[in-house]
Formats: sequence, structure tokens, C-alpha cells
Amino acid sequence: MSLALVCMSHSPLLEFNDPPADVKAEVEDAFATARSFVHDYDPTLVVSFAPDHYNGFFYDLMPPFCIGYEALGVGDYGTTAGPLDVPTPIAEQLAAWVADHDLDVAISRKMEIDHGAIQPLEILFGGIDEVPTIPVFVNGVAKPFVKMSRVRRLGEAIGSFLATLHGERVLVVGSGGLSHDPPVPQWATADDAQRALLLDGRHPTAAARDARQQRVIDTGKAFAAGTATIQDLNPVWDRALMRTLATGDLSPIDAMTPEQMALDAGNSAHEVRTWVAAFAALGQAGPYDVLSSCYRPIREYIAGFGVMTARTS
Ligand SMILES: O=C(O)/C=C/C(=O)/C=C/C=C(/O)C(=O)O
Ligand SMILES: [Fe+2]
Repeated sequence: MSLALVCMSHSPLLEFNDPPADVKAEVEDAFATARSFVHDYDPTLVVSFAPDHYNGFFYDLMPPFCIGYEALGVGDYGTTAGPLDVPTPIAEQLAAWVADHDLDVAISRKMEIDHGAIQPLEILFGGIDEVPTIPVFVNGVAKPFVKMSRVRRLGEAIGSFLATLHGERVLVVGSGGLSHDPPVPQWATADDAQRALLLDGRHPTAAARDARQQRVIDTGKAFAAGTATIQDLNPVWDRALMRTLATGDLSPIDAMTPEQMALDAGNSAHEVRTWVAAFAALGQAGPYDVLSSCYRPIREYIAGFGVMTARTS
């Protein structure tokens, strides 16, 4: 049984802030390469590892991981709202398999997901219900964070399940990262209004969503202009992580700590957990080859922006 993988940064600013034309063209090329890779592989099932940005998961009940039995996009930043095509019986079997492998994972029969999960589906497939997709939420913004070894083990458990699905061509997707420090509020420093949002800010009014999003768009413009106070991108850190993922030996990642990751690569660098889970899953089908890998630090997107494709050798 072979598996295929696409890992890619996402950015809520993709449609709102434009980097220089050559950089934008490079990103479009990377997306086109990934699309063509996926088209050739022709997956029958997608397992999507993605974080959330306080649009679907909140501090009233924040799991480290959650497998969606049903899911719907919330429509933030102009992404598609509405239901995904989740193959519920396979998602249920996956959750049971993972539990049987000593990992405690939440499940949701109505998972709400944001641009972090939706953007790759739109970019790769042109829609959110084109291919049956099991969404796996991986917390990448809300402290506390489980150890990186735990993320790797989750990916391995999911990959070992996927390797049993002989009738399927499975694509694993990791969405997020790399280094970036967007203005997602942190509980410890949030004011009362921000804490209300972090606690249970589901289903905001259109005006409230717009105001929240405009703040992020403005921060992206200021970051590009050199006037934002957010932490800088870290291309050295990003490239080193991509190199490690490409080797097939993920053991060095176990030594990464959330504290050092935030110091080195910003508070949203924890989103790389999705990449680690996706590569760990891929590795369960045997050795793999990275077929394409591109990277650019893009301040307009507030993102160390990477796209990788890989496939079982
Ligand atoms: O809601 C807010 O106040 C802030 C949200 C963000 O900064 C969102 C950032 C989104 C990303 O996907 C990212 O990873 O940068
Ligand atoms: Fe994100």
C-alpha cells in the first residue's frame, strides 16, 4: 500500500495581501506542481491534518487532537463554508484504531473548520467536497501543547491504519506553519474581549468577523512594510525542518520543545505539528521520496511559506 503527501503553509492573507509579482508567481507555481502531483495520484481518500485559529476549537474544550466524523467549513477569510464529504464509517474505524494504539484523541460529529483546513482542499481540488476527506485537527495555537513525540506517534498510528486500506489511494495533507507569529491572541496576555473570543467565540456576526480579519490583514501589510512588532520569520529554522522531514528519520523532531519553537519561529510555529503528523503517517507505508519542495519567507502572508510533495518510494 502506498501513500502520498502534500504539506503546505496556509495563510489567511493569500487573497488579501500581495507579495511582489515574482514571489506570487513562485507560490502559484508551487501550488500548480502540487495540484498536478495530486491529479496524477488521483486520491480516493484524503486525511487532512490542520490546525484551527479559534474558529472551530475554543478554550471551553480544547483537545490536542480531534478526528472529524462530519465537518463543515466556517467560511472565514472568504473560504468555502459548508459541509465536507467525510466518509464517516472510515473516520470511525480510524478513531477506534488510534484509541487501540494508546492515543487519546477526541472525535467530533460536527467539526467546524477554518481556512487552515479548507485552503489546501480548495487549492488542490478546487473545492471542499471533491474527494472524501477525514479532517484531523491538530492544535497549533492554544497552550498547552503535547510533546512533539506524541504528534509523531499520532501520525504513525494514523498512517498504520491507512496502510491497511487496500482499496484506497490515500493522500495525507499537512497544513500550516512554518515560522510565523501572526496576531492570534494568547490567553495569558489577552484582554477581556479577546478572552471571550478565545473561550467560545463561535459564529461571530459578519461585522465582528470582518473586524477581526482586518486586524490580521493590516498586520500583514505592516509586517511587509517593516513596521509590525510581531516576531520575524526564520527561514533557517524552516529549511532545517523541511530537510529533516525529507530524510524519513523524524526522530530529531522529538527533541523540539514548544517553548523553543515559539522562541525560534514564533507563536504559530506550532502549526508544523501538522507537517510532522503527515510525514509520520506517510512513513508508515515504507520509505518515501520528496518529489518537490519549495520555500520562501513571505512577510505579506506572515508566513515562512513552504510546499512539499512526497510519495512512497
Ligand atoms: O483572530 C485573530 O485575532 C487573529 C488571527 C490570526 O492572526 C490568524 C492567523 C492565521 C493563520 O492561518 C496563520 O497561521 O497565520
Ligand atoms: Fe494558521
